Amino acid sequence: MGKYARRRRGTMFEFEKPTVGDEWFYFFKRAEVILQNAEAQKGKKPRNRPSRSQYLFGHSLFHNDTKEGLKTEGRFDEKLGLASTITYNEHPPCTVPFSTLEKILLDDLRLEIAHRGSYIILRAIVDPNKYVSLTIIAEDESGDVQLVQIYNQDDRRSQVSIMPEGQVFIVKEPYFKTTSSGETSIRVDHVSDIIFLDGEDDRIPEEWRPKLKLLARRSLDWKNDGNRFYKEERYFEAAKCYTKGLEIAEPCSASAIVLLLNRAQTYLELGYNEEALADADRALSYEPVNQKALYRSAVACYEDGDYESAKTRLVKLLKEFPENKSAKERLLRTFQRLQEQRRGRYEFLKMRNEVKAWGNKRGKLDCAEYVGPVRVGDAGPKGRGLFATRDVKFGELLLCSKAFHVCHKETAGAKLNILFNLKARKGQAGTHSQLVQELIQVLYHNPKKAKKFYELDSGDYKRVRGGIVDGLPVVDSHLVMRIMLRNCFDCTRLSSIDDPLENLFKEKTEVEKKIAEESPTGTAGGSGLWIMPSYINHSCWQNSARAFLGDLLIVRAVRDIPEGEEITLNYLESECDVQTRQKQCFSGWGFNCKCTLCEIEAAEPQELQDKRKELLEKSEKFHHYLNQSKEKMESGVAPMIKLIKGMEATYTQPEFIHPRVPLLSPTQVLQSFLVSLERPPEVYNLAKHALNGLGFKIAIKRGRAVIERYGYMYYQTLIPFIHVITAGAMTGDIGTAMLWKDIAIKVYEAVVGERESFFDVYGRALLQAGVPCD
Ligand SMILES: C[S@@+](CC[C@H](N)C(=O)[O-])C[C@H]1O[C@@H](n2cnc3c(N)ncnc32)[C@H](O)[C@@H]1O
Repeated sequence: MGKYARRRRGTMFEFEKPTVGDEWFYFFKRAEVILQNAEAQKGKKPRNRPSRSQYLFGHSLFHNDTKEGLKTEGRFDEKLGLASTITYNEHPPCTVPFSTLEKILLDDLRLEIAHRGSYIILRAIVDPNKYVSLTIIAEDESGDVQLVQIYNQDDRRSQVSIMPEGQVFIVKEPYFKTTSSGETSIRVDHVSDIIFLDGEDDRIPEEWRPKLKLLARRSLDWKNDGNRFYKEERYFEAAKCYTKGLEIAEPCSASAIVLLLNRAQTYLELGYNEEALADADRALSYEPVNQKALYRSAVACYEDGDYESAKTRLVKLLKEFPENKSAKERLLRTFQRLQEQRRGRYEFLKMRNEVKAWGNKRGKLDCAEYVGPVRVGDAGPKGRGLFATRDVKFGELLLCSKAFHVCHKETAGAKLNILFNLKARKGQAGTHSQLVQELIQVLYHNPKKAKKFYELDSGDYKRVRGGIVDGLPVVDSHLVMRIMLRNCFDCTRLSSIDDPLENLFKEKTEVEKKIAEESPTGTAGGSGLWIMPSYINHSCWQNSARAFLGDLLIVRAVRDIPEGEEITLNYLESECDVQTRQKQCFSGWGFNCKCTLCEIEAAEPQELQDKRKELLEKSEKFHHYLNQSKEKMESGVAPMIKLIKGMEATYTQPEFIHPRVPLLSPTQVLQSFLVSLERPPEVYNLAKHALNGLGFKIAIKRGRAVIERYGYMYYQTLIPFIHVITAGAMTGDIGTAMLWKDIAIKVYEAVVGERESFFDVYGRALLQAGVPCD
């Protein structure tokens, strides 16, 4: 695979130079050439449009045998394995009502433009194919046919239920384009640009209307159908039936109330909490003390994190219906959530076990969000940032944020994909395109919640005025993508796995092997979006650390932070040199980092930086060689020490001004060799030395180990602490080991987010070394 820059806050890669056999490079290159050539066709009619039978033949080939692996955007490619989504030109959604648009036909379409002021009405002539987009062949009223690619629909729905053969639909301001495989298509990116018409809609052309009139249906029939779908867990269909019933039910009638209540429950199942609340509240406006309506409205508030409103509604409900068990139980949970929200106290171990029990299912922790001593404020040229509202101590909880939305790669059905922006020539490997697709649905169905999302940074993207048009929220998919790219976090379900030392030597799973082979970065990660943490700006020498626990993102201080100081996180791989970091900051987020570490390193003489880099590369190669046998390891210790000393000599400033971050990896390698060779005194000294090198000053005072000066702290910093403890115990100095254990737990809590799992994670290693674990 070619040379790709990788970052910590996103499995991002850049499209640079290829190496031999770099299939992805040539795949993107081909698409780039096609799309660049297509731009020359802008405003023109396509030269050859395939005939109806050619379209149908192509569609059926793809339909019947996906393994043929057509190389087109969003389709499965057998050779490359992971599917790809390619973005090229960004066209904003339609923001005007349907009534102001004029009808056009397929023959009126011109390439590479969105047809502003127009709409097209089409009918599907096949069932859809689905990879990244839902793909169909559709005809217009004159009988012309065209490929249509529909993106960002709710993936929980079956494709055929969205667009069965015969479905009539309108595309507002259709965007007609050349695909990256050279065909032409109407590409519908924005969910608000498509209107699905049902049989009775008078916008359906006369000749497409059903010949037989359906028997008149009563609202009761729709309710019964809805209930049947609900039982079968076909919630989309159920909601549609209840909606139909409501259209004909007498307002305020008993049947309207039942339909509203049933639809509210269905929306709760789908996670459309705002719509559920609206329905339950409408039922309450008809019948103010309806038990089910009160309960469902409380659940909708609870699920949306509005625990105060949930409490008010549940209290009201219990006043009227004191025996309602579910309401009592929900009220107790609501009190717990309110405590979490106010105090930031969580049962972390229980939550961690819950996450482990999710297996490969999707999960969501039942807990509240905590915003600690921080506020969003003006960070000058960085835009907005997060600031401490009071003095904060090392390890203190700053945020415990619930995901706005997250796609874990551990979940069955997670879509690991390559999301590639050909204009920017960079991409992400992981669940990012799934995240965008699901975010779009969340925003579409929860417009109030969406406000917080839209306040996030979207770089230089030109936003259009959205709002509600034709009764539905306008969702600009490109804006969602931009916000996602700027603000998302690469994530796992747990920041620390049990027994990491044991797991270190575990074979890769089949999926991991496949990803390593098929992704341009060799990895593909989960990704998610958290609102408050998105306001934290970058610093290569951060003062906070973030950790993941299920759908929570926990941020703690990794040193004492005075009131008013900006909270920072490191978006990058910590060990990179200043040039690499600068390049990654700029290409990923469009800024030049001016943190103290960058300033110090940028001012260093180039020959010192080059020397350090050269020695570092040497030590990496040497490591692989030494790993081959115990003998090689033994003979390699002295040269490895020499290499590390050589790197140390390239630093001119004291450690607390210029921490030796890149030295931590080779030092840890050396430590692990010394552990294997059973030379604990050297491990002990080396680990302490590594901590000094990161700028830490640790003293034993009045029988306690105290951090007198905080050094550079991130997840890897934990390892030397563990080595000091285990090596100390192995040399018989249990007392010192115990003192360091206390401090290691604090460090663990700061970087992993909680302390409760420390013994699950390091217990075995500590016990083996003879450290008592209580
Ligand atoms: C995740 S957002 C952080 C919040 C953002 N500052 C805001 O106003 O919403 C990332 C964006 O913040 C800005 N940013 C973050 N760290 C920065 C830094 N160290 N220097 C300059 N800009 C920074 C960049 O514009 C970057 O694309």
